[in-house]
Amino acid sequence: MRVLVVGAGAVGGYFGARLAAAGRDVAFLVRPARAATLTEHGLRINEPDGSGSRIRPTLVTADRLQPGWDLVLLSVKAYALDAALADLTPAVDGRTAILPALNGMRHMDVLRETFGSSAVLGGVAFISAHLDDAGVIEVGGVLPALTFGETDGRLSDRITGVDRTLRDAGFATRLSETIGLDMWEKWYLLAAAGAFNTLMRGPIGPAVAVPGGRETALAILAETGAVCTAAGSAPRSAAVERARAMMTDTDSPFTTSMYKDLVAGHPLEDEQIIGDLVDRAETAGVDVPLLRAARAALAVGGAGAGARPV
Ligand SMILES: NC(=O)C1=CN([C@@H]2O[C@H](COP(=O)(O)OP(=O)(O)OC[C@H]3O[C@@H](n4cnc5c(N)ncnc54)[C@H](OP(=O)(O)O)[C@@H]3O)[C@@H](O)[C@H]2O)C=CC1
Ligand SMILES: CC(C)(CO)C(=O)C(=O)O
Repeated sequence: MRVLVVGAGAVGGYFGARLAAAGRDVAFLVRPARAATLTEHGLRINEPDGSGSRIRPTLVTADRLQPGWDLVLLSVKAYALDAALADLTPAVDGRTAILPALNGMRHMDVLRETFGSSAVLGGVAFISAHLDDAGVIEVGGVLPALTFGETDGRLSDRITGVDRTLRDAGFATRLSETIGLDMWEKWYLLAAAGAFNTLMRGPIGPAVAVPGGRETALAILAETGAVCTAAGSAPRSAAVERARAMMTDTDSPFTTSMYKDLVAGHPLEDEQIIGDLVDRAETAGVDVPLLRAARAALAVGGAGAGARPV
């Protein structure tokens, strides 16, 4: 299976490098600046235990992109999606399946409109990673994993082929028959954690420990859960229990990638991760005052204003 990773950043770079190192046929669609860094230094990953790895990736730029890909792992930020899809379009033909790793749900509509429903798989990436100033992927303490599936849950030949290609490559994988709900469940937790980080200006643990902190965490989680439920994707009890445990862990150093971007002064995916959920809440008549406040704080606090480093 020929795999094209679109976006050799934290997520695409990590999973793509693992696949390439495991012998899969992988190329990365990159823009010129990233291409220059990767050509000079290779694709470098630093693991949480202090170990590191480097591969020499196969790179392609948009001007040289040809069709003939079986699987696209789409791993750009939401604000880069439209431009990335314009670059990608010439490479997509009837055999191409697109597996998105983006957070939230809005990109699914954009992908279906651009490539047609049948080209689009569902996907969830679990990893805590970012690019450092030198372009090295710094991986944090979340066990890297990809969950994927046909959006209608079928165990098609295509998705079992994707499963064979992705599994046993140095990260966990799960072929899901409920990928839509898996995506909503991740959004349920991620939006709550991101909103909580934002309103409390820091990681979960210290924020939960202050008076009113635990109640605030659970109230935000109740809001994200209510929006998911109104959308017909109520989180299952295991997801609710996991989310409640994570959002009330007084020892947790956890911050979401969106909050890390806020602190670093990077562009944000706030509208994809929080804003879209607030819009859906308003359409469904669900009151989400804490999510609305987080959305407003993110709009004011772009470029890291007011956020303290963690
Ligand atoms: N980081 C994390 O821990 C997690 C992130 N996610 C989600 O995964 C998605 C990707 O996040 P992440 O990997 O952190 O983001 P990064 O910013 O680290 O990586 C995105 C990469 O996309 C590249 N890119 C943007 N536009 C194009 C284009 N037109 N062609 C080729 N490459 C392009 C950027 O390269 P350049 O700008 O240099 O050209 C950049 O290297 C997000 O939606 C995020 O929410 C999901 C799980 C965990
Ligand atoms: C919650 C987490 C770390 C899971 O992968 C994530 O997706 C993010 O922070 O963007």
